[in-house]
Amino acid sequence: MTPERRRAIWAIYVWCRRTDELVDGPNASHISALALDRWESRLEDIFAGRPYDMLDAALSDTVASFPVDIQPFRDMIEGMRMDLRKSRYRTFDELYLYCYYVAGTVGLMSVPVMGISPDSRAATETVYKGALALGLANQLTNILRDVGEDARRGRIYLPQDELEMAGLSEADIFNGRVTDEWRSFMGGQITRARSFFRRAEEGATELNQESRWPVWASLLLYRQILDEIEANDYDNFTKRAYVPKAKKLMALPKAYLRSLMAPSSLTQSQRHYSSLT
Ligand SMILES: CC(C)=CCC/C(C)=C/CC/C(C)=C/CC/C(C)=C/[C@@H]1[C@@H](COP(=O)(O)OP(=O)(O)O)[C@]1(C)CC/C=C(\C)CC/C=C(\C)CCC=C(C)C
Ligand SMILES: Nc1ncnc2c1ncn2[C@@H]1O[C@H](COP(=O)(O)OP(=O)(O)OP(=O)(O)O)[C@@H](O)[C@H]1O
Ligand SMILES: [Mn+2]
Repeated sequence: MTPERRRAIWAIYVWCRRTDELVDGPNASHISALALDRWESRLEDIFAGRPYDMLDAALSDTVASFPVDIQPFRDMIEGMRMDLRKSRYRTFDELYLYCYYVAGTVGLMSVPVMGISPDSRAATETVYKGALALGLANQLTNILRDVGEDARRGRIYLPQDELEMAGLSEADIFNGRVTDEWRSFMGGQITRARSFFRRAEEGATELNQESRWPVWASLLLYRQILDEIEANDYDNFTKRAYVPKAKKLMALPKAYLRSLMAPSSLTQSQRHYSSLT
C-alpha cells in the first residue's frame, strides 16, 4: 500500500484492537456497558477532530484524509456490547449479526482507505459487499478455530438450531469429543465460511492496484486456517489450527499473482446478460 494508506489502516487496526481489548483484555472483568458508552463518545470526539490520546490522533488524522464513515465504528462497539450480554446464538441469523458488528465492520472501514480501482466498472456496492464478506469469513474462521478456547470461557458461538439438527448438545461441546456428528457439523460450517471467502474474492479484484496484494494475502492466509482444521480431523477442542510459517510465506507470491488480476471490465448487469446469452 502507499505509505499514507498503510498508516491509515494501521490507525484503524489500533482502534479495533483497543476496542476488542476492552472486552477481551486483562481488564475485561471491570468493563461495564458504561465504559463502552464512554468509548463511544470518545469515538465521536475522534471524528470531530478532538482526539484524547496519540493513538486516537492517528485515527483523527485518518478520517480527515479519507472518506471513512463513523457508522461501522459505532457498530463495532455495539458488537462488543452484544458480546458482554450474550454467550449463545440461537440461529445463524443471530450469529451473522454478531459477526457483522465485530468483523464485517472492519471491511467497511477499510474500503474508503484502500480505494476502488479507477478501472473498476463494478458497482461500489459490490466492492463493499466483498469487504463485508471478508470480515464475516474471517470471523467465522476465528470462531471455528477457537471452539475449545471459547467453551472454556463458557461461550458457544455456533448456531444452536444447527447443532441440534446435527444431533449435538451443549454438553458435547463442553466435553469436547470429536465424533462423526461433530465432523459432519464442522464440515458444513467450514463450507459456509468458504462461501464468504469466495464472495470476498469478487470484491478484492476491484480494489486499487496497490491495495490488492495485502488484501489477497490476508484472504489466502486466513482461509488456510480452515484447511488446517480439516487436517486436524476437526479437533478444534484441544488443538489450535494454525498455518505453519513456510505455508504462510508461500501464500505471499500467490497473493501477489492474484493481485495482478485486473478489475472486471464488465458491469454487473453486463455480466449477468453475458451469462444468459
Ligand atoms: C473488497 C475487499 C475484499 C476489501 C477488503 C476489506 C478488508 C480489509 C477486510 C478486512 C477484514 C478483517 C481483517 C476482519 C477482521 C475480523 C476479525 C477476526 C475480528 C475480530 C473480532 C473479535 O472477535 P473475537 O473476540 O472472537 O476474536 P479474538 O479471539 O479476540 O481474536 C476482532 C478481534 C475485532 C477487531 C479486529 C481487528 C483488530 C482487525 C482489524 C484489522 C484491520 C483494520 C486491517 C485490515 C487490513 C487488511 C489488509 C486485512
Ligand atoms: N497485523 C494484522 N493485520 C491485519 N489483521 C490482523 C493483524 N493482526 C491481527 N489481525 C486480525 O485481528 C484478529 C485478532 O488478532 P489477535 O492478535 O488477537 O489474533 P488471534 O490469532 O485471534 O489471537 P488471540 O486468540 O490470541 O486473540 C485476528 O484474528 C486477525 O484477523
Ligand atoms: Mn476478541
